[in-house]
Amino acid sequence: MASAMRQRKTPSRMTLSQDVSRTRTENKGPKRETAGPFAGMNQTEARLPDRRAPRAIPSRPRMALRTEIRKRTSQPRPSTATTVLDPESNATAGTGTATTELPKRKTSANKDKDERPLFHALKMQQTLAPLSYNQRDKIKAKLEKINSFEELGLMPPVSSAVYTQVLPSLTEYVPTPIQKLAIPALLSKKNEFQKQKNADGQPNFDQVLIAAETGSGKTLAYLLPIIHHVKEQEELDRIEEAEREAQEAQDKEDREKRLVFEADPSEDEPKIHPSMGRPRALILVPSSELVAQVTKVVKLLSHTVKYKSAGISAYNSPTVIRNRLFNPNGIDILVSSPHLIGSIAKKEPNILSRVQYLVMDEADSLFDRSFSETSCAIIDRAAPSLKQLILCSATVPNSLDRFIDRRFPECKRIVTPKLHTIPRRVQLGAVDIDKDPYRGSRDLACADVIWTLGKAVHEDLNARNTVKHILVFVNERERAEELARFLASKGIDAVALTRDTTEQRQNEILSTFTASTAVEGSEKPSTGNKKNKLFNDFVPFDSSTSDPSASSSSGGKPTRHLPDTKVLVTTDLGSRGVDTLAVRHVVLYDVPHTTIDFVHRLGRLGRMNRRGRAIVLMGRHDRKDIIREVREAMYKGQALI
Ligand SMILES: Nc1ncnc2c1ncn2[C@@H]1O[C@H](COP(=O)(O)OP(=O)(O)OP(=O)(O)O)[C@@H](O)[C@H]1O
Repeated sequence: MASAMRQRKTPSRMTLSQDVSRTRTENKGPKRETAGPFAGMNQTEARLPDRRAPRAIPSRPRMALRTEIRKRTSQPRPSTATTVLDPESNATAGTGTATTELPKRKTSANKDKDERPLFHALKMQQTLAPLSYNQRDKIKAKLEKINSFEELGLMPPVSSAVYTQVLPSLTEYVPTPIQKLAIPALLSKKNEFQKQKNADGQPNFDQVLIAAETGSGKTLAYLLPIIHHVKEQEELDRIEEAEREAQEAQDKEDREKRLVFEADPSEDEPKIHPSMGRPRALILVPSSELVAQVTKVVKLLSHTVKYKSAGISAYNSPTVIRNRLFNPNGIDILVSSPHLIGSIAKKEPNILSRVQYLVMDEADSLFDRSFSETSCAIIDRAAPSLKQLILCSATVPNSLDRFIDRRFPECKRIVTPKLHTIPRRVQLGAVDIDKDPYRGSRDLACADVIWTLGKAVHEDLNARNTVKHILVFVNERERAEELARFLASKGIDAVALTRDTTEQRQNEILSTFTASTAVEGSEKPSTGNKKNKLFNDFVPFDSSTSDPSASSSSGGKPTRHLPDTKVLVTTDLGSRGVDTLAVRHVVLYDVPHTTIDFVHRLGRLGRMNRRGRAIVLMGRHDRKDIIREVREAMYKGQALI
């Protein structure tokens, strides 16, 4: 468990799958004949390879295609009043002197260079390549027809619980694309599995992959159908229970007739709830923070739709875990992590004996090296009773793609067209730490960036919610504490969140960064008038305004304090799944190791149509070409990997 969120640098995580949405039967090319030692004999015709078909334009999100067409026809890009999308203006995110311009506007001299295929440095490919525009348009047309949760086939109490419990502050309730696609598919009885063994004698169950961009509402996409199923099953259980009780009453009557003068031993047997310690649905996530987050949503929904739920994590004491799991009233939905469930299942094998719905959230983490064995063992143990296995992820690396093909060949893939993209409403700037005034000091550059972001003013401030929440991502856990201390010495309200932080402290810290009410500024779109622009704080970094050196660098008391700004320094731990609705700014202190980390870290911004700004600090040893490619893909709205 402790190793779950460690930084992973394995090559397999460097590339994401090329064709996430395919099913196993697709793309199966003819088996290539290998030339044996006698391959050249008895040959009457030259074996020339078939002429390759001309390469099709890689499939990309529509925005990307439009950009490409504009490029080819040299049409100028229409200007947008609300967002700063100009790559040049984006690049000036740092101080006048310390900023690197990424990417440069095309001139005739660098034209050829710009025509190179994207993702040269990242060796990335278009993730959704096999999803043709035709398919995309079909999905889009299908999505456009759905406008409310009621149309998804959920039972009324479940959809109304979304309005009253999970999203009470919204005035319009429209399911997100992944919710529109996944909920009907998970509820569908069309392909309802038959609980019988397959050809290999293995238990059969539905296998579904839900893959959609970060912050797109995947939690509700799998949770609502599960609650629907649990409630349906509850009804069936009630009928079964009534039949069983009738049978028991009959048996008792018979016994009493036979044992007139003896005490009935069955009277002394304590009544045990059939679902005690045996949940119907199990949701597994990779970290205790996510256990707490998902449990919160599960509990909220249970206020209206009545069911019994619990979340248990490594942070809970054995007594708390026992009490929650073996609650005499039973348990329907359990949220936990694989390592904890794996260790409990060794002692209490019955814990998995009734699981019908099993979710692997953040599936790429749960099937990576640190979790895979435990996750697979849990699936195997739950298989006899399992009806549906749901894998859920915002990133599908090649390793996961191959694993799904091998292990779950019948897996149905539900993929949104925007998978692996970062919303265009998120901007990425870069600050060169090697230039003045930082001269290679990453810490100083970080403090300066935070001071500048913190001091910049929103013109449309909502006076009550003016606190800015900034997330700083570092690659190494040890660095987080050190950096938080350094920032504090510069007058910044900074804390670190790592594996070493206690549970109570983690909850306290995360609650301010995840509360949707804590968002600073108005959510209203800009009117186009420059003065009314939502993000007026995108000013060039000016050392005269921030002057981090004015603060103590010796770790003593800072001479100045940055007001109304809260900073959280964290690692991968804070990047996966954490619903940081209050955050508008992310600082990438280190360049992420992989594009997967880019997707997750930048994915803390731009959630549910919010805007955001990220700044990456880069030094002479960092891969600037990678940053350039990421930025360019974001600008074009392309899938990153
Ligand atoms: N239909 C909806 N309309 C508005 N907000 C929604 C809707 N569905 C979910 N949300 C909200 O969107 C936020 C993000 O949802 P969620 O955490 O499920 O995203 P995610 O896709 O799992 O993100 P990640 O990949 O980063 O884990 C949550 O605060 C959730 O309450």
